[in-house]
Amino acid sequence: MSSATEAAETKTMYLAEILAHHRADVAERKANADIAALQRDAAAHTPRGFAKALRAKAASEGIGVIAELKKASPSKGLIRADFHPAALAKELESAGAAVLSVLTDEKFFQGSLENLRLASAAVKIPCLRKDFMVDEFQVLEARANCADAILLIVAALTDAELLTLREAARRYGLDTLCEVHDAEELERAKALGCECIGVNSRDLRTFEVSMDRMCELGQHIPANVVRVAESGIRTRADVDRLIASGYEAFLIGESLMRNEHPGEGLKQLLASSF
Ligand SMILES: O=C(O)c1ccccc1NCC(=O)[C@H](O)[C@H](O)COP(=O)(O)O
Repeated sequence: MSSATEAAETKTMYLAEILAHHRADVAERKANADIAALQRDAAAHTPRGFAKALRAKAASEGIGVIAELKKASPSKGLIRADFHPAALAKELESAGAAVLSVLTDEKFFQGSLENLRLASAAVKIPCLRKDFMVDEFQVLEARANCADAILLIVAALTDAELLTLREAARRYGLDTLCEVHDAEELERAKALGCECIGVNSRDLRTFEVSMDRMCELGQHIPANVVRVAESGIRTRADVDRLIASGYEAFLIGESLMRNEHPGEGLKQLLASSF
């Protein structure tokens, strides 16, 4: 076997490895959880309409940015050492983010539910719990830690699991961002009735990023959902190309987090190139 093939196969194992970890981790947290306390915390947070805020910003300003608080990733390792969730959240809100995405995966992204709570409490704009959702229990956790929306990754879930999680999100008053990577996954997402559909240019099985693929798929997302382009977006030229392909919202993590002043980076992206 060539070393290139070996490298590809190693990366292909990542999504399966991440999911196996989450299934075991969630089962353990759930077995030890104080459900009544989580339900009390969940009741104390009033969800802030993630899709509505994103759509409104896109309608009024042409683009809606989901600014992601991302300390590290499996593909890039440590991205930002100087990572203070509340300060970053405030800076990105002031710079014009429509909503925030906060990674809560601890093992692979160095995120946490505490980061979500801190970021959400610091801002008025809605926050997405960005994680590998595999169990309804995580939806309760999300709301209890002040999330306004959750991510559902089609590649990670069966149709029955997707439906169960989407129903749980509705019960808890949370919006859903349904993430796809190819035409078949997009058809499955359309059937689900989520408020937002995101095309991830990053193949979670191989980590390859393809802007061309994202542009092609964008034209097939119905306009009655918020159309989100995800991953690998760095410049205003990237954003303009994606707008021409039908997108109105943009999930941006690494390029903002690598900027010493993420708010300045976001302002530059939001400034029209015309
Ligand atoms: O970012 C990764 O390496 C990664 C690996 C495996 C699964 C998911 C991964 N990323 C999650 C995301 O979807 C991105 O954080 C998000 O779209 C922002 O992307 P970017 O602007 O490229 O940081």
